[in-house]
Amino acid sequence: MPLTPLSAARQAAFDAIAPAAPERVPLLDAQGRFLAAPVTASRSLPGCDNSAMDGWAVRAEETQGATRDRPARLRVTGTVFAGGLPTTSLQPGAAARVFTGAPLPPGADAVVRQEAARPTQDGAFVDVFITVPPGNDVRRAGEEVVAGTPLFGAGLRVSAAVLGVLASLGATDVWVRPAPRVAVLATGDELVPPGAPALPHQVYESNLVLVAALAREAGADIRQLTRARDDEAALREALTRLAPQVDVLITTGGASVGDKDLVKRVLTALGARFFVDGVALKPGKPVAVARLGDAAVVVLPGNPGAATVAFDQLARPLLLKHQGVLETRRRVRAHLSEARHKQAGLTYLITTTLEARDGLAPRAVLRPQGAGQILQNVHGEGWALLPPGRADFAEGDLVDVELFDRPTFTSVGPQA
Ligand SMILES: Nc1nc2c(c(=O)[nH]1)N[C@H]1C(S)=C(S)[C@@H](COP(=O)(O)OP(=O)(O)OC[C@H]3O[C@@H](n4cnc5c(N)ncnc54)[C@H](O)[C@@H]3O)O[C@H]1N2
Ligand code: MOO
Repeated sequence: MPLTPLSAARQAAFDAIAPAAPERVPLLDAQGRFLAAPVTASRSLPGCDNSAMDGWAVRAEETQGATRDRPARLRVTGTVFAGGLPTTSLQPGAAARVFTGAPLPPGADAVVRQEAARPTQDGAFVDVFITVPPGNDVRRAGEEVVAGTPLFGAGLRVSAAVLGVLASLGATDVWVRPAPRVAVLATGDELVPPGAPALPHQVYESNLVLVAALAREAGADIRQLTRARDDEAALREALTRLAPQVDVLITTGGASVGDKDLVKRVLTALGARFFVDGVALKPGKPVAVARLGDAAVVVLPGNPGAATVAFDQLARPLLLKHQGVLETRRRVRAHLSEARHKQAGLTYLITTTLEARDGLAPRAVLRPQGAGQILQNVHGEGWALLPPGRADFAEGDLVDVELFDRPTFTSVGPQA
């Protein structure tokens, strides 16, 4: 099968799964998930004019000219606490004791903080020491949100900030898409489980943790982490057992052309339908996307660096599609920190950090990178994209850098 160009492979992976049906869940269970329906403000915030300070509700004009030496003396006619209701409106010449969050009595249009006033000893009057303008220390009804305003679109990732707003509107639950159920299967005879002793020629199995963590960053609910030997019967058993339990099954290793690279062969024998098999991408070339029964299957190469890139470019969009969103990463143009030679037919993704420069495009500082290496990703800020159709890049050449942080998500599929 010829290698699929990266953009076509991404589209094919995206098409290999449909958004899951929305579900309504309690607010805290929605954290990190994606809204499956738009949210409109069901009430105004604040719901009524209220005091921003502990102090005195007044008519602003009656404080005109007030100073510490020449205070404005007002008659005290009531107290309002947060959550209480004023029993009377404020008459001319009067002030009401108010606390932070208390509704303003009708007739009052400003608040004087208690530090700027002093009640008389009998409490019948209060002396105001400052001149305040109308609206002083008042939070206006609807100043943050007016009831009926569209607030959030479908596809927004539910953060702590989003949850706070939903709770402040009185919501207890919200429409989101379920987290995809994911199993990860690491294959390879040479792998030693972490915790056991390993000789220098042996390799600790690290892809289960790596891929499970990457999948969780993409919203997955990890159900199974399993290892299997490079053996047809063992692979057949693991694949047929895991696939029916999950929405997405991710394998690592055994994806290439070696004598023991059996994963694709076994999947084919089990009747899997392939959407992608081999991508013009480095690292990550052997990656494949298939369906086995109702599960999407992503076959990642065993090299951890290659698995990271292949996951990022194909498994991540697929997991996000299940959650009803398409991710768009920000891109910047940057000057390469060093020359690179590459295979002309492939897209190279190189972990990079960015150095800002006054008045110039930033410098993309390329990290040393091999398909088996992953240390470079710890501080990586994005991928320098070296596009196909070209083999040589010089120091200083301008390339696109796909940034990891602050992506945007747009809703795909029917909403709740
Ligand atoms: N003749 C060719 N050889 C290879 C080709 C090719 O086109 N022709 N492709 C190469 C590419 S590209 C990659 S990437 C690797 C990936 O191959 P596999 O997916 O079959 O991976 P393995 O052979 O099983 O392992 C590769 C490497 O990664 C280590 N590994 C595997 N699993 C884990 C794990 N769970 N934790 C940590 N490390 C793991 C493994 O020990 C090997 O060192 O194939 C090239 N070969
Ligand atoms: O392209 Mo492989 O995935 O790098 O070594």
